[in-house]
Amino acid sequence: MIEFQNVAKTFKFGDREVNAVKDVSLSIQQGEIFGIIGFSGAGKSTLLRLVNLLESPTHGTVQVQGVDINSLTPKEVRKLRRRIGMIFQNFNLFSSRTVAGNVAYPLKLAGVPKKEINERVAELLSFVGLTEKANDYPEQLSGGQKQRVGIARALATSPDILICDEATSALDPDTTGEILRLLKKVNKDLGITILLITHEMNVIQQICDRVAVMENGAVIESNSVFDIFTNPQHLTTQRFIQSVQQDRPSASLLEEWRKKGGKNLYRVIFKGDIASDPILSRVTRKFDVDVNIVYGSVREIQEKFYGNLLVSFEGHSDKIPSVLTELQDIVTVEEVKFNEG
Ligand SMILES: Nc1ncnc2c1ncn2[C@@H]1O[C@H](COP(=O)(O)OP(=O)(O)OP(=O)(O)O)[C@@H](O)[C@H]1O
Repeated sequence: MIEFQNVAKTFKFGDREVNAVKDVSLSIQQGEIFGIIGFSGAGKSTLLRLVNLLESPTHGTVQVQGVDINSLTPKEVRKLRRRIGMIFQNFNLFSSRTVAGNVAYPLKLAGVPKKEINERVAELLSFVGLTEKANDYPEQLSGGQKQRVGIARALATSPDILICDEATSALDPDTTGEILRLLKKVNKDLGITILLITHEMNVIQQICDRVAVMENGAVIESNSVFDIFTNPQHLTTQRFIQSVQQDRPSASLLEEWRKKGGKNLYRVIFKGDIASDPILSRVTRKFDVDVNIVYGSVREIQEKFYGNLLVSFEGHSDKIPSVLTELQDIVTVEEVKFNEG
């Protein structure tokens, strides 16, 4: 649906150059929610702006449904932009227009007859849950309501793609959750492909199917959200995951545990269906070994379980290797060194 092929974007000013996007190749499938995450300055906004032609690539191609968008005529560009809705961190609403007026705006631009506009606006406001606010002005709305207006306006021309530029970054956690649920509804009920950029891993975890991690203009890792969470390869990806996943104890807590004579500490990682099986108790009972859960979490990612537990085993020292061998056939088991946590 959206295909970046060896895309690079360099900004030149005077004798300075900034390589904002470097050799990015990504393929976003129809109907998915694809997230791009990275720290400030990673190149996310620039990559997004290449999709609706607010920027053009220095190298490479960007295709939307098989068409190289940089080969389009101005008329075709206008048509393409109607197929790509966009929402923003600061909402970008017209303060002088009512809620209904904001949502009607792209339809007016497209020359849609007034009666049709009114029907469509009513339908969109109902979809985003703002029917009662039709005649209010943006300044009368909360941040979450403003973003709902932004979403209704972006959907006005029935786009195939919705681009979200840090759409929840200005919102509190509860309102972020509401907006993310609405975006999920846009994707599921209307079949709209969503491409979003964020610096918040909880956004990726809550709604994305796949994710690309950007750093210094390049994509350093890209995978399904479940695989990224359960098997991150790059240090930056691991940092993002740790920002939402408190499954590692502090070094001081581990040290405390060691001082009290704690030993035989292992990290046990469960994925998918396995997380609901009583594997630990089954295997330890078989070898008459006790298991002590020291720390950990079990969470849901993309409707699958992912458990990450720190455990110690207590029992006859001859039996513990058998427990580990049997567990390793089913789940991932790693010995924990005391300085890593
Ligand atoms: N129009 C421009 N002219 C010059 N440099 C630019 C321009 N737009 C972006 N850059 C530079 O390109 C790099 C990537 O910026 P970009 O905004 O794409 O990153 P980002 O990941 O979206 O960061 P943020 O989350 O802070 O917006 C930065 O070094 C930025 O200063």
